[in-house]
Order: sequence, then structure tokens, then C-alpha cells
Amino acid sequence: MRKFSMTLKSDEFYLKAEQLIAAGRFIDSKGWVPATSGNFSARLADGNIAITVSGRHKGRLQTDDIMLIDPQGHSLDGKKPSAETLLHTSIYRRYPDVQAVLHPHSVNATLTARLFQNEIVLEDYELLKALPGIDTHESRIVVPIFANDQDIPRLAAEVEHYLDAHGDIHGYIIAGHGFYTWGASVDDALRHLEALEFLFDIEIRLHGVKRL
Ligand SMILES: CSCCC(=O)C(=O)COP(=O)(O)O
Ligand SMILES: [Zn+2]
Repeated sequence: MRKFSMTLKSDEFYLKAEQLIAAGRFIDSKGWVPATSGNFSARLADGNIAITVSGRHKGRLQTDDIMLIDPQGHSLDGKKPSAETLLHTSIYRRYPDVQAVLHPHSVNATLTARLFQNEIVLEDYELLKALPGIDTHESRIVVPIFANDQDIPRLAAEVEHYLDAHGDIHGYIIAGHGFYTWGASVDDALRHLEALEFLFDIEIRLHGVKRL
């Protein structure tokens, strides 16, 4: 049985919590976290992680809806972290520069997985420059699409294997579910989320129309 000490949360925790709450409000305003879907996190300087409590509406988060976990995903305050916590912690473990992970359940991510199998290729878009390391529209990125899985440790392992084999990516889609992206700050992760969402939308319109 894990015991929880009554340690006060740091100013940094509350700052990150506010950033996640604001991000949630914005993401919800776009319709990308319907019902209680989605989850968000931000890493603190000591390696612990501020993450959304499981089951809360991500557009109406209060400070109490953000909790603290250790880098392995264990609760440090007795609250129940997101059911998908391991998908966050594995990204932080792999990418030391990543300080925030965002997971929306958007219509476009869901449609993309219906229209494309295994991956979607995004190329020749000016908006690719919103992603780190890209400075020209003459770029090509691959966003992998994984099958949904209720077994989150198994899904996290599948993502790990993909990254081992293919190298770095900017995000990934889970079919019939949503997508994950991340960044060096909550703002950066939000920019990546918006850019990917826009590019998924374009590809859906293009390929959906072609299929008619
Ligand atoms: C109602 S959405 C099903 C769970 C899910 O996919 C999700 O993103 C939200 O789960 P959490 O435990 O983070 O609230
Ligand atoms: Zn989800």
C-alpha cells in the first residue's frame, strides 16, 4: 500500500497546472476533447509530472483536477491519474527535452485513421514549419497510426518499438481514439496539436473527396 505524504505542491506545479487548464479550455473550444476524453501533462524540473486526473472534463478543469505523479506514473498525492498515464511517461522517458504531452480526441484524428492505414504522410505544407526541426515546406513527416488497445502498457510498448525502429516522430494517432503530440512547453505542444489537426483536416478533405 503506497503512502502519500502531505507535501505542499510547488509554485511550478501550480504554474503548469494553470497552463494545462488554459490549454484544455482552448482545445475544448475547438471540440477536440468531447465528453471526458483526452488528457494532458507537463513535466516539472524535478522530473515529476503534473497530469490530469482521470475522468474529468478536460475543457472545464480546475486546479484540483491536475495531480502529481512520479516519472514512472505513480500517484504522489493519492489521486487517480489518467488511464493513459503510461503513454505520457514513456514520451518523457524517451525525449528529455519534452516538457508537455497533449492528447485530444478529435474528429479529424478519428477520420484520418479510417481513411489511412498504418500511417499518414504530410508533405509540402507551409504549416509543417510549426513543428520542431522543420524550416521549409519542402518537408515530409510520417505520423504513425496504431490500433486502439485497452491495454495501455501494451500500447505504450508498441509505440516504443515503433520509435526504436523508425526514429523520432512529432505525434501519433490511435485508431478510433485520438492522437498524441508533445513539445518543449505546453505552448509548443499546443502549437504542434493545432498544426497536426489542420494538416489531418486537409488530408481528409483531399482523400475523402478523391474517394467520392
Ligand atoms: C471518455 S474517453 C475514454 C478514455 C480516454 O480515452 C481518455 O482520453 C480519457 O481518459 P482519462 O482517464 O485520461 O480521463
Ligand atoms: Zn484517450
